[in-house]
Amino acid sequence: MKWKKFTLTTTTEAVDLVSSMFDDIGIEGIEIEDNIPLTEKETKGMFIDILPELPPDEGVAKVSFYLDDDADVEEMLRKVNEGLDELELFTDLGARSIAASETEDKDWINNWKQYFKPFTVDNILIKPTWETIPEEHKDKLLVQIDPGTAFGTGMHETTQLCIRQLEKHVHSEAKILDVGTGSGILGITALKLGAKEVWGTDLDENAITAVGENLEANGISNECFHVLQGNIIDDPAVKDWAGYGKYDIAVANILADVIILLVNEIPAHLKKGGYFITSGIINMKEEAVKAAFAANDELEVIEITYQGDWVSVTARKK
Ligand SMILES: C[S@@+](CC[C@H](N)C(=O)[O-])C[C@H]1O[C@@H](n2cnc3c(N)ncnc32)[C@H](O)[C@@H]1O
Repeated sequence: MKWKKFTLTTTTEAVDLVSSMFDDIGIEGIEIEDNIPLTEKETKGMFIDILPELPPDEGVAKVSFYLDDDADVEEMLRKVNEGLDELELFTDLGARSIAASETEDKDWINNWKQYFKPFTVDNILIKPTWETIPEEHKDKLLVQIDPGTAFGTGMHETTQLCIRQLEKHVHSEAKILDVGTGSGILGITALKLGAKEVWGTDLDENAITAVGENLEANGISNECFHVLQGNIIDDPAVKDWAGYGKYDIAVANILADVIILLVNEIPAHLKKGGYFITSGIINMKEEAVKAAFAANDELEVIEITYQGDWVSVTARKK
């Protein structure tokens, strides 16, 4: 499908106002190019899988929007200019120029792909499905991933913390419960490490599609990786689907507040001696998560590991 792309060059300070004006006049799906790095406060506790390196900020920002072939371009540009006239009364819009171009595809959904390159975690090579295997990593255990719009390239510290724990505890025959599976990266890595079966859940419907595609990319049968959209914490159907007392390992890389709730849910699904590998815990929540484990009689914390600002807690069912 052909799209007309319109790019407004303006100032960094005007971006929020311009974006909300675009929204008011019915423009959906804008794209912002602004070289302001997120502050530590803004990113603290947020899962951001890929943060690109940015050139220096010069106070200039671009806001783009797309119109399809059926759109009344003249009318929309009239509304945009009217909106900009109003905004100009109380903010500096800078150059305020609008450049038009034509594109086959509005590809903002895929722009992040340029920052996702093959990398290794110990002896595992994690590679975007569209890249080739680097010569120097031909001997590594290969995991191919396209997260699509789900979470999980493997680049995030928390995913890597979980992968390192999986390396320690996965054995052949292991059954794995992957809560918050996202792209399926942890379950797929476990299967590549020799696990027998994975059962994955996620609230995000995009995860279900992503897992299917990633299984195919890795040549893994979907009989080894079962996946369901839903919440194991409060949905009895999801609990029953996952089954009880059958897992050697449960892994969950989700925000600390969710891990705290999972601490009371997961033991029912683990075998005696089974491991619960967690991450997604920002360091300021470490104590709260440890307290939740300590209050649970069935689990015993056996290891805590760190990467950057993130924490991973591994426990064993007594
Ligand atoms: C940080 S991502 C982890 C994805 C992948 N496992 C990884 O390690 O890269 C967390 C995922 O958990 C999902 N999620 C959040 N709360 C959940 C819950 N209660 N049950 C299942 N999934 C949940 C989110 O939709 C998201 O896909």
